[in-house]
Amino acid sequence: MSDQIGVTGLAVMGANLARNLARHGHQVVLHNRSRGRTDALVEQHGSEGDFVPTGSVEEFVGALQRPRKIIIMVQAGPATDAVIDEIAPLLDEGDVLMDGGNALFTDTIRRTEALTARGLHFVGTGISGGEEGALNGPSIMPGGSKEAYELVGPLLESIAAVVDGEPCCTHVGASGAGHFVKMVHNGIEYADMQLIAEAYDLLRQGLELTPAEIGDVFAGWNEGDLESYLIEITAQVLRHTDAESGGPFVDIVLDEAEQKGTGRWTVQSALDLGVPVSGIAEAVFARALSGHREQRQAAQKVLPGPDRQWDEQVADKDAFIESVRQALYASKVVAYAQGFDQITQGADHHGWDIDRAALAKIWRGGCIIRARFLDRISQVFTDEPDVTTLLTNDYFRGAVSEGQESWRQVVAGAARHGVPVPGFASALAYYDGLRAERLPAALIQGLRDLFGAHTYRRTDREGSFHTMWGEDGREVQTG
Ligand SMILES: NC(=O)C1=CN([C@@H]2O[C@H](COP(=O)(O)OP(=O)(O)OC[C@H]3O[C@@H](n4cnc5c(N)ncnc54)[C@H](OP(=O)(O)O)[C@@H]3O)[C@@H](O)[C@H]2O)C=CC1
Ligand SMILES: O=C(CO)[C@H](O)[C@H](O)COP(=O)(O)O
Repeated sequence: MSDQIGVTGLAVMGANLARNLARHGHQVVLHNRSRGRTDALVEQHGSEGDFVPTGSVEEFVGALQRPRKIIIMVQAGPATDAVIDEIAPLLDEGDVLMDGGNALFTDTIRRTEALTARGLHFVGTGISGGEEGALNGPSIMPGGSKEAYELVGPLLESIAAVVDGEPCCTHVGASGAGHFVKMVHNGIEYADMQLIAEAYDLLRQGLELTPAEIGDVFAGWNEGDLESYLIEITAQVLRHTDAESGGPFVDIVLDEAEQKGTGRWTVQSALDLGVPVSGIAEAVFARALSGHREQRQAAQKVLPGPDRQWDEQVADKDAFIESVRQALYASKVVAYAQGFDQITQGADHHGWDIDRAALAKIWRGGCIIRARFLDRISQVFTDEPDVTTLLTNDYFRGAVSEGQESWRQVVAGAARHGVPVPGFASALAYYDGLRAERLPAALIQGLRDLFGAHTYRRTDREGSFHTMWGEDGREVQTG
């Protein structure tokens, strides 16, 4: 069924989304702050469908039939507010404004409240897939009211990626839910890439393979449990040669990873919710460390590392590659488990009814973290809706415990040889922390009580207690 939609913001994502919409038979009214992008789009791709180029915001809004459906694809933050402030006064009750940018979910909650009060629908929509996904089918995560989704859902579903006949688009939940899950998606994306980078580093340092050879290893891994878009493109990047130097592309790129902010937001939100997303946090910090060039240069000159050659651990090359693969898979399972944990806790905190099985399904296609094992994750949430962590599910428990020995050897080997693997190591520490019968947190409680009379609970009876540390060591019940 063809529909009509307005797209404002025609940079990489907006232009490709507009083309995707037009290719699916929808009439697309175009607008961009500076007219050049609108004209360029029509000039280069006008034949792909029914485009209506406009200049001013008034012309843009005026070209749309009511209830108007508009998607904003501009920079997150003040730019999005500026666009909303310009467009909203021109809209009528019942019109739908969507924000497909990477907005901070709390901004989306604020905007939803303000626009709902004016009788407008606001749909904060996570969209993943980058340039290619926007054009050929992204994963779409709309949040907002059910009523709004009824108006725009079919249109969004028509342009989403399709897996097993199902569109990678689902109504995630009310208000900021769509942008919340997109944020966590990006956090998982950070963790996944960090783990991939650590695996590459270990294969390079341990086995002295060339980037292209490691690219071949990744291509092989992409045929098994690890099959995913990120593993696939890792092979592509590692096999790529720099035209100018003739050397491996990866060796010519400055080793400072940048970030736009969604990974950091994920960790900030996790801190507020009290959810240990250590894999995502380590990935954000690893990018930060990579960017501290002056500190790194100073440290390189004076900090000694272990004086040790990779020896027996890499004597059997194939066995070492398999160990790294298992460590990567186990750590990846942990990262996804932590991300879904954050979604569970976030939904609970904000009162969103997020269907995690449906979410895992729409991440199977179109998005950056699309991966074979999201099918299994979806199945877990269908079969065990009350599961407390993915790690206790039979399949994932089996997968992680099967690779446990290799995982430990890889982390220990990296530590012995001075290769930084914060992702692998923190995932393993999380796994061991979860399964530990008793944690040293009891000692922390004791210390807190001694220096700050913060009290503690006992294992043998209810209540809170304080020990009179500065007096006779007597224990008193405080609650
Ligand atoms: N790039 C990617 O892979 C992905 C991006 N996203 C998100 O999608 C959104 C669009 O991304 P992308 O296409 O990369 O474009 P950019 O984030 O680079 O934003 C550029 C667009 O924003 C417009 N813009 C900037 N400031 C204003 C303003 N104050 N008022 C009006 N328009 C303004 C620009 O207009 P002008 O041409 O006039 O400068 C241009 O159309 C962002 O929120 C991004 O985070 C989401 C998923 C993937
Ligand atoms: O949203 C995305 C994909 O889903 C973007 O690719 C993401 O913004 C990249 O983030 P960063 O620049 O922080 O690495």
